[in-house]
Amino acid sequence: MVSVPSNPGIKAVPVPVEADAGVAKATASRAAVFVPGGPAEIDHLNPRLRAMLRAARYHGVELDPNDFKGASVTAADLSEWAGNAGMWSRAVRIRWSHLLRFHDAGPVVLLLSDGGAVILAGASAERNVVLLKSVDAPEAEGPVAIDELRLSQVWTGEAVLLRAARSYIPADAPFTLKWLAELVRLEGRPLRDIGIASVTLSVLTILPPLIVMTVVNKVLQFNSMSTLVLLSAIIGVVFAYETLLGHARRLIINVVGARLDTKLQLHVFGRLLRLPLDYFERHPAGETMYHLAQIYRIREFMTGKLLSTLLDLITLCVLVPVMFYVNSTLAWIVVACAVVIMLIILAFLKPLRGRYKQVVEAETWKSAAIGETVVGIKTVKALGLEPQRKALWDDRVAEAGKARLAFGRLANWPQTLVTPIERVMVLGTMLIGAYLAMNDSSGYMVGGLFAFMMISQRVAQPLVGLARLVEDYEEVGAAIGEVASVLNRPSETSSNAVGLRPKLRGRITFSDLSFSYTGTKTPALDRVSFDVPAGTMFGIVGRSGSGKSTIARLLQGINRDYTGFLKLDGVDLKEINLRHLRRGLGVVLQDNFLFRGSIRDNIIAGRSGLTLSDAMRAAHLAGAEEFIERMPNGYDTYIEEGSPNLSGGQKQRLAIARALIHDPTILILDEATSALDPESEAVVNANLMRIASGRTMIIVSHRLASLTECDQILVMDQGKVLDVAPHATLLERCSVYRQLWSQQNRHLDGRGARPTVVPPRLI
Ligand SMILES: Nc1ncnc2c1ncn2[C@@H]1O[C@H](COP(=O)(O)OP(=O)(O)OP(=O)(O)O)[C@@H](O)[C@H]1O
Repeated sequence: MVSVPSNPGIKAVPVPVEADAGVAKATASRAAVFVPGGPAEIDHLNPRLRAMLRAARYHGVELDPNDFKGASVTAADLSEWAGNAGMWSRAVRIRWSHLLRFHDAGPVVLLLSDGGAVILAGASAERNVVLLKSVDAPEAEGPVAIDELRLSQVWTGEAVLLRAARSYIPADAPFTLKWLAELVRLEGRPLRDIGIASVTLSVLTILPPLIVMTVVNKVLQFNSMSTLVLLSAIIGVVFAYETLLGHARRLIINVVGARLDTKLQLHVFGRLLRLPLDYFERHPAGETMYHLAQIYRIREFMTGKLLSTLLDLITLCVLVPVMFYVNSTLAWIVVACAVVIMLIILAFLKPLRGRYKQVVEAETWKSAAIGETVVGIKTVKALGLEPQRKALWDDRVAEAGKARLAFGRLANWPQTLVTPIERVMVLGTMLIGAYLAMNDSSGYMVGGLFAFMMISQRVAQPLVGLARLVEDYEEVGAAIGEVASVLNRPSETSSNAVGLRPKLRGRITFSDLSFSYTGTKTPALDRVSFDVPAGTMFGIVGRSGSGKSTIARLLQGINRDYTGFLKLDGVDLKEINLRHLRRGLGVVLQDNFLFRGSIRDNIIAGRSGLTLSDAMRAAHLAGAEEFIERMPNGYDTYIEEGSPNLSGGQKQRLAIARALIHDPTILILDEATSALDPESEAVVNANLMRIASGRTMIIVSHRLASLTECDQILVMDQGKVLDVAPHATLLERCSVYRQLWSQQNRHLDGRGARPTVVPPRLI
């Protein structure tokens, strides 16, 4: 499509950051660059970023301005940005004469000396003009022809070339054998080298048998010393060459194997992360991990068996005709044996496939059992459930053992039947050859027999390997199926790649929203409507199962298949880019997972551009700094997975700091303080007003005391809205709320809580 990169004379040049001081000034603050954009917001972006966005869009790639990492907006930074999004891109410094060659090359971004940019949409060498489009021009507007003199007054000479990468593998394409074949095809050049080496090696392998044939037939029969010396020299050279070529071939196979492996692993993990939360809630971690671990079978097959058998096929193509040339009778015997082996293997394929399916099923259950036990080990220990878990494990191991045994028994049969035929292939042809030689009057048959023996050994292995490939493919087919059962589910990506990126201010509107979880009949939310003004504190209460957490889930875009409307600042949430949405949110749950690493790393959580002082600010806001500073290594204190060295309250405060560090517009606390001891809860509650300043807070809690400061409190019951009002009003007019309040504050008799005669209901 685009011939830009092959344009001769264009040299990629490193563009120093300092070289772009003017641009740096124009975009002195990164904040100015980082205005996330819906159509309106995009207009506020730096013009160079805007030019890149338009050029990338031409190639079908949507760049995310938030992913731009450059300190200033240089050509190198822009190129890196596009490169990170999977595009091919180069920062180049080019001359006018080269610009004229971009007549049909797709858009090129030219950097202007005032810090702006313009898009080169084409060129006309005859008229000596380039066709430029302003980044602000509407899509429909045509480009403007500019000559060299006018361009030189504004252009820095730098350009960013970009196109969709040739080796780009669609991230959302189904994980199938075809997809894998495409992955292998992208390694075209090393594969071609391996092919050439293999053909050469195969040709070389013909020489030793032919030389042996000559030695026996000519040298031994006629005592020709000079022929022997010549043949020895040829053999010496051939061996040396063969050794070197073999070394190179193995090296290239290794490199291709490692590259394929890396690509597979990166792709699989990327897809796993894009799966919706729903998937993880419905499938045990052990099952997912077992399925994904099967990727090693696919990798081994692709870089081992498949590759080497294909290469052997090349050898076969060269050696089989030679074998027929040396002795056609014996050659037919070898081919017939290979066909019988293939037939035996094919006959067993179907029953083996069935047994293998049972193995996979049993192994999946086994994995799920161990995964569940490890994840729930605290509960197992606390309730003394070890014997039960062990019994379950015993069952699963026995099932898997039984399935494997049945599979092994059946797989033993083709093996047993094939082995004697393999022997016939080598030894049988030798015996028949010897018989033929004895009856051969010319005397040339002896040398031919030696040669045939050498060749047939090289042919037998690949022939059997080829037959076995069908069998191996069955296993790999099953492995692909297992990996695909995880990866080929609808991912969140489609909503990630597209969508609006409005600047979030924090107004939330639910209107007539109903939602049911898959497989359930009663709606979790039933025609829910409420409005949360930006920058306010909004509490949600209700009995267990009334739909409080579902509201929080919908806000995070975890489930999007609801009816009615959920709007953020007037924009339908379904229209908003998912990654952008989640960047604007901070979420703290009742039980938060802290990763292995230092406290600082946990608070920053790998977000780029954040430093220790940001972590300290967030920790201060979350009321975590006092205990962090008391720790022996402060912010460098190491936390193990699951954070056993922290108390529940400390963990929770760290989780709040982690949610606060990127200064989210909306902070959701979903029962975040419910499991805390009163002292920790008091610390967090005391900070709540500070935390809330400048953002919308959604606090889901069953402890009403922590919601009294809220501007509005939503009372939910069986998925329906009962009431929305401030605490005092609800006490007056909402009986359910009053009940909950008095139930929780019975002990404060005389301090605002009136004991009630209505029996308390659990929340
Ligand atoms: N992942 C899910 N799959 C199916 N049903 C679910 C799922 N999560 C929640 N539900 C159901 O949806 C309804 C609302 O659940 P939700 O978790 O929103 O209630 P809640 O008010 O937050 O309860 P709690 O206070 O106990 O956390 C419940 O009936 C629950 O059984």
